[in-house]
Amino acid sequence: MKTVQVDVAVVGAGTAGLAAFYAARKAGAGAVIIEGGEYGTTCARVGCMPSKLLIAAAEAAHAVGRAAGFGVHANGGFRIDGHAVMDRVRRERDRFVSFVLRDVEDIPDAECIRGQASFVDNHTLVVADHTRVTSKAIVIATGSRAAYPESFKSLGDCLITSDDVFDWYDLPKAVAVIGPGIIGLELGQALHRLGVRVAVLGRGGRVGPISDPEIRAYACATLNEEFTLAPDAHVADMHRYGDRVAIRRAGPQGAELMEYFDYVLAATGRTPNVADIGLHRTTLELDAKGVPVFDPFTTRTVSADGASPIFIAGDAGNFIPLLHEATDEGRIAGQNAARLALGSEARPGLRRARIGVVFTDPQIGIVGGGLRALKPGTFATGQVSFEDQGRSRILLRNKGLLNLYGDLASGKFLGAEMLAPAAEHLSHLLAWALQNGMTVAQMLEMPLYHPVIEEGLRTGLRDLDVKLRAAQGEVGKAA
Ligand SMILES: Cc1cc2nc3c(=O)[nH]c(=O)nc-3n(C[C@H](O)[C@H](O)[C@H](O)COP(=O)(O)OP(=O)(O)OC[C@H]3O[C@@H](n4cnc5c(N)ncnc54)[C@H](O)[C@@H]3O)c2cc1C
Ligand SMILES: NC(=O)c1ccc[n+]([C@@H]2O[C@H](COP(=O)([O-])OP(=O)(O)OC[C@H]3O[C@@H](n4cnc5c(N)ncnc54)[C@H](O)[C@@H]3O)[C@@H](O)[C@H]2O)c1
Repeated sequence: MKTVQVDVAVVGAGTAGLAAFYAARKAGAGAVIIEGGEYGTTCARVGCMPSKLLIAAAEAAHAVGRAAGFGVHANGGFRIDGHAVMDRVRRERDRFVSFVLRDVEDIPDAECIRGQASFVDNHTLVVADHTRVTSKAIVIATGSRAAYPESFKSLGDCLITSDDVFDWYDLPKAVAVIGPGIIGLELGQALHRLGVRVAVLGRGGRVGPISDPEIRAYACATLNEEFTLAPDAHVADMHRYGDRVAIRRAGPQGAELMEYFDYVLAATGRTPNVADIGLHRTTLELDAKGVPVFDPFTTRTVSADGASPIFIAGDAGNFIPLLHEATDEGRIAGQNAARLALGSEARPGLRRARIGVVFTDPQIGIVGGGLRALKPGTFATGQVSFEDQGRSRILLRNKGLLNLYGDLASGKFLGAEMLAPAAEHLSHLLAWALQNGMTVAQMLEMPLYHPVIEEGLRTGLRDLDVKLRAAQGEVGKAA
């Protein structure tokens, strides 16, 4: 077996791992990066990029349908060419992947090790039985994979995950999406708009990452106007029926529904890739799901002796499994692993205000962790509906509801949840205000052009401002 001694070893060459590797090298450490699967990253191969390519095609199809509302008619009708749709998705996906591959090719061979890595102890990894790596510090950046109940496996090749969708050569006729989370909503609506018969079925009532019950109810009703979205579907049975899948579930007024689909797309969540990397041979403290406990500011894990040389970044840490967070965590982990290896101490890195966007239409936006991150009784809620918002009506996109939260004591903006037109842009404005610690009154001093969707924010902020002032007045009177 080959042996390698290095300052920093990074396990996983995804977004977080590459960021960690480059940061460690930049900080002056000798580093290696170990990859057990394909280069190219989850984001580019099967995640953010191909999913948004599919959604872009769906939006184009939807725009044609919506044009009639403006008196613009596609007289010859229109046709969705599934082959062409998937061809563009794969072609553009491959282009994004090629950029990552080009970067990886620039890394000297001696710094890249291919194979699955597994811990031998806190400082040692074995890679696919051919290389033993001893390292002063290690970064775990092994990502995550789709997770679904064991019973789904009886569906055989009718069971797919999001990974499979982007390799299709044509669009199927009917897909049941199990799990109305972020992936289920994005892919479910996109496939529906591309002419696939879709049912998005959940359990327990969750809709994407929304925790505010008002926004959740509004989102569910709005999306359900367009395609079947049953967040608490009570699926009684799901079994293989020839080359299709039969699903029996509760229908309206106590009736039972039996539907047949070409595929079941399991979108029931993702699990960090940490179960089979030999963590039991380290002294790391693990949480209930078997994921190393770590400090999100330093990304350093916690070990029995309090001096762990192991950092964790990206989906592997299961903290905020989003692309921009994987990049930040990777960079922090790489810098700190290098510091430790070169004899200094780990330092807290920059963690930004939280933002999440789901690319449905209307989009879902969550800022600052949303309602679930707030302590009851400490905040007021301002609201705006986009149904009568000027620019949204002009564009025939006047569907949306936004709740904004402000701190009763300080008047500071705390976060928001929304289903709204252009939520990706509204969420960014709000996240920047949040990170800057702005009060609601200060946000209202910011400029707004006319007529824009962002004017809706002002309406919601004014509502919040009135409520905060009223609450502060009450406090003043009591004093
Ligand atoms: C369908 C879909 C859509 C998404 N859309 C968005 C979006 O729009 N916006 C957003 O912010 N996020 C999105 N995400 C989430 C985002 O893609 C992830 O948060 C991000 O890619 C995680 O990066 P990572 O570096 O942690 O993992 P990865 O990129 O998966 O990298 C992990 C790497 O580790 C390797 N590895 C695993 N185990 C080992 C081992 N033992 N030894 C060696 N190598 C190993 C793997 O092969 C892999 O290459 C989406 C995800 C999916 C699935
Ligand atoms: N736009 C984006 O930023 C984006 C897009 C896609 C994915 N992602 C990332 O990928 C992660 C994983 O997404 P996801 O949608 O797989 O997970 P998720 O946790 O968002 O959703 C899983 C859903 O499946 C439901 N569910 C679980 N078991 C079920 C069962 N047996 N039957 C029916 N429903 C069931 C859950 O209640 C939940 O609604 C996200 O958390 C996010 O970090 C982000």
